[in-house]
Amino acid sequence: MNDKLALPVGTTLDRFIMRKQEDFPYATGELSQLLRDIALAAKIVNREINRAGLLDVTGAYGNQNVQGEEQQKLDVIANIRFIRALRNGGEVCAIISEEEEDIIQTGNTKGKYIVAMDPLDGSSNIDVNVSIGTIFSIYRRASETGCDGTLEDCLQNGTRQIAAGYIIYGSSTMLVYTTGHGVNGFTYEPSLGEFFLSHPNIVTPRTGNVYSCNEGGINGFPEGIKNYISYCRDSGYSARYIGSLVADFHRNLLKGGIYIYPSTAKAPNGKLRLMYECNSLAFIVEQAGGKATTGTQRIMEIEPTELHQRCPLVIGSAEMVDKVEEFMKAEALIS
Ligand SMILES: O=P(O)(O)OC[C@H]1O[C@](O)(COP(=O)(O)O)[C@@H](O)[C@@H]1O
Ligand SMILES: [Mg+2]
Ligand SMILES: [Mg+2]
Repeated sequence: MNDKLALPVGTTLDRFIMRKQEDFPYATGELSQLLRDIALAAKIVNREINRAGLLDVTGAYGNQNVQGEEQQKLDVIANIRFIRALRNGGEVCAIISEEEEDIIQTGNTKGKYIVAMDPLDGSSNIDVNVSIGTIFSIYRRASETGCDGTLEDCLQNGTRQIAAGYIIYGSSTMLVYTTGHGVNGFTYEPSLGEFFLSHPNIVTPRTGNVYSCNEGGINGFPEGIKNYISYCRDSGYSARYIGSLVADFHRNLLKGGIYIYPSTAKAPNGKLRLMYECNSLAFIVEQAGGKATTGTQRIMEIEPTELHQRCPLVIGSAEMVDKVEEFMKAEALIS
């Protein structure tokens, strides 16, 4: 292994990013700066979340977002913090956010990057002190002429991500990201104000015995998914569902397992958003050796047509995702 990659635990995120930069001498450092901007916003949001019960930042904001979902105060705060950090950083020309209907123009027309983000994931868990997160994807600007915020610039499929990551605000706060060369995780040390490399080169187990799915909606699931869930039960697998995608995903990434949010009777295209939930985690899981599909199609190959498009998500250990696809194919043959 390249010596530079064998970094000791104790390496700060900044140092890690810098060393990676040294491996690409012709890179300009703009992506590195962008990752640092995200880490800065994460620290600020982490501080707000940690004091959530003490400050007036819990509860509903009194508004609905573009998805028709009730915004929580922390959804709004996280959205503002991340947008501000990305705008001030100067590397990003446009932002797609779950909390904003349209593309956000940062004013940095020369910025090379586009960020798609879910500023706060799992917001129904904020007020009950359960893990929540932030999810992001980074794309290179598509047009050569400078960003004018066109959909063409922003609607790129997941294979064109150049980096993706998430922050989990949990029993500790972690930032996990990939730039397409494996996955690394950093744990936040609040008294030092630094993220430290704690989970170098994350590889997800090939299989597992945990399935994460909101089974309350099972009557409206496709037959193939219903049959897979029966298979999980018959096999004695454990069911674990937090209701924060980031937290459910993170556990399965480290321990092995599968997360399923299929199409349902209520949500025929599934609930999760392609551009800033599914693609980001799909890139990470693939880089860690796992898989992400809709049950029939690789997530990262879906051509987006809308900023806030939804899709079914089956993600996790490769052998478990393969098994779901077998059940979906069997269903297709019958019907
Ligand atoms: O309550 P449900 O239908 O199981 O939905 C839970 C899912 O919805 C989400 O909360 C959607 O994310 P937001 O909180 O960002 O809207 C996921 O994090 C989670 O996995
Ligand atoms: Mg979300
Ligand atoms: Mg959200």
